Amino acid sequence: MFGSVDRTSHRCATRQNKLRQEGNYGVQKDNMIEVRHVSKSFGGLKAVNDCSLTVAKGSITGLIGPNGAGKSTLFNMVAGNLKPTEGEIIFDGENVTGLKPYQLYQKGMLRTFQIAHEFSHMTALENLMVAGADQPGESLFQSWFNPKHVAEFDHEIRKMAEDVIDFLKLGHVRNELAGNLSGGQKKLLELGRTMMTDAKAVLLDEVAAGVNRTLLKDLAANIQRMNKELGYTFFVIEHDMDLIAELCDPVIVMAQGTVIAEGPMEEIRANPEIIEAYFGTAVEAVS
Ligand SMILES: Nc1ncnc2c1ncn2[C@@H]1O[C@H](COP(=O)(O)OP(=O)(O)OP(=O)(O)O)[C@@H](O)[C@H]1O
Repeated sequence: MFGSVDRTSHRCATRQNKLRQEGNYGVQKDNMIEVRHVSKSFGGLKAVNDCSLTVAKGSITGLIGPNGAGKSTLFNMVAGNLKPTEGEIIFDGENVTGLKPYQLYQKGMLRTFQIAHEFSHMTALENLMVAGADQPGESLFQSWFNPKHVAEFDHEIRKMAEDVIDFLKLGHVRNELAGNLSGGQKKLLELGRTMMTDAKAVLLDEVAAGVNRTLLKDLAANIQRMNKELGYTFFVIEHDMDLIAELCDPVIVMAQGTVIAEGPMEEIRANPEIIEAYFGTAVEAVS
């Protein structure tokens, strides 16, 4: 009956070990996400057209492209917000085409949003604790029948939230109401919420939007640390090219609903065809 608490304890311990673990998982050969010949039509318009791409395990993969290229539509299909008209989406070796966001969440795929979704009337620490308690399969209702288990649960979740706060260097705003945090701090908190769950892959949707340059550096550094030290895979849709250049390898370029290039950002920036896809005319490549 109280297996939920045991699972929580185990999960907390696993995450805490991960948080303390040193070392770099690096990019592995196998794929976390595979998009296979995916298309999406809205009436007569094919927003995504026979698109295939992969996100390697342990990578921070960027997705860029001109306005209307189909990036958001593709992202929404990977995240389960839209169902593909054709094609398949594979997550960690499993066909997840058409699954809903909460089903993908249960499998370890999380999405952060352009606009942070914090509980403004709760403190930063409490926001993290709620994310940790809100686990699929965890039954707080069951654990309420046993005060000892409630105390254990609360203790473990609080410890984990404290670790995440420390990892993100948000200790100075630990007890601040989340509604009072700056845009960048809210984004950091949102990253922290993903760390309170057993995420394998995090989809970052325009994480730089509304964040000042100083906090953007912190945000980028934390994404890199989550990737290198904790082994998270990131799939990033972003308009800030400097952030993409700093974080992502490889970078995938979409235009007119499909992938037109993939590689390190230096190569992408120097490719005249890509510049043409962005600006509509052939211009000299920049180094
Ligand atoms: N729900 C929808 N209904 C109809 N058309 C849509 C819908 N969503 C997207 N589109 C169209 O699909 C095409 C691709 O849009 P999408 O938003 O995926 O591009 P994007 O690359 O994310 O662009 P941006 O960088 O401007 O956000 C566009 O022509 C857009 O108008």
